Amino acid sequence: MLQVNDLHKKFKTTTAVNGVNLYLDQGESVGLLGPNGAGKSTTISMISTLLQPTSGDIRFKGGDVLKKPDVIRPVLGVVPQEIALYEELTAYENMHFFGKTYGLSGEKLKNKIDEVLELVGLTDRKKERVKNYSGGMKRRINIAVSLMHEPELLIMDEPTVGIDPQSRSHILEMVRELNRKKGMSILYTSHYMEEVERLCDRVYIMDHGQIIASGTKEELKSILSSEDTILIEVHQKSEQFIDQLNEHSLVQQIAEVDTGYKVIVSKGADVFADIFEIANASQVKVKGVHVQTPTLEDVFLHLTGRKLRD
Ligand SMILES: Nc1ncnc2c1ncn2[C@@H]1O[C@H](COP(=O)(O)OP(=O)(O)OP(=O)(O)O)[C@@H](O)[C@H]1O
Repeated sequence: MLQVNDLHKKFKTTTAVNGVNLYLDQGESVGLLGPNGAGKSTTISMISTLLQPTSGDIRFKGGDVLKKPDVIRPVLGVVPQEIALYEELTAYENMHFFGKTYGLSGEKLKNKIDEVLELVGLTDRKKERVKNYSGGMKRRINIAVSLMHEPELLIMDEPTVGIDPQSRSHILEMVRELNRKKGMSILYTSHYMEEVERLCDRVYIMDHGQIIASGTKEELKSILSSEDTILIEVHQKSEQFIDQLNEHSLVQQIAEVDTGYKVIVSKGADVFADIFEIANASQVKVKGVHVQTPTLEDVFLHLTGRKLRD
């Protein structure tokens, strides 16, 4: 359905996208995962025909998107990171306005508004002005607007950033339903690995303008098949503890997490006794040590030595 080949975008001194290749088949839900500044928004702006690439090729169903943007525009829905709504209008009025710009009118427009409002769970709040909505509700209406013309491909740019957990969960559920029940193809960018794990069949991991890994979640996690991830929970953190752990020959990566540290070690490495010994020496009280199933976050840590949200 979508094929992106060797895509580049240079802004004066910054190379935001540096040779991206990716594809998306009909009906797939694909994640584009990477930290802030990785180049995700720039990539999807080019796919959405909002930004001209420096070089590269984008095909949609075989058609040349860069030469003929209309091969993708009518069937594309884009949910931008920034809310793009009229604050003074009600949700219903916003949807009416955007529906009209998509060429809908009369009964068809009314029915579509009702259907989409139901989908985003805001039917009973449709008469309120958007300026009185919570951040999460605004985002839901922002998504609703992008669904008015029944797009075949929906591109979402970090749709859950900065919203309350309930709205977030609602949005994730909705995206899943659009994909699984309605067969909509979805390209979902996020720096929350747990969202991508939950929603996407396949994942591209992006960093510094490049795709550094791609595959199904299982394939990506198998990158770590020769490693274990250990969570060390501590009462208080200590630089000395990290420094000494870092020097341990079997420790490959360390990242700080809320409750302590995440450490990647060679598979089956017997480091437990050493962890407690180093903790003792650095006067760190250990609450617990757990071996964990690897997550996509761990894959990212392994590949880059950094956490996704650094
Ligand atoms: N219009 C622009 N002019 C100059 N530099 C830009 C422009 N847009 C993006 N960049 C730079 O390109 C790089 C990639 O940015 P981009 O927004 O694509 O990343 P991202 O992965 O989407 O991150 P975020 O989650 O923060 O949006 C960054 O270094 C950014 O500062």
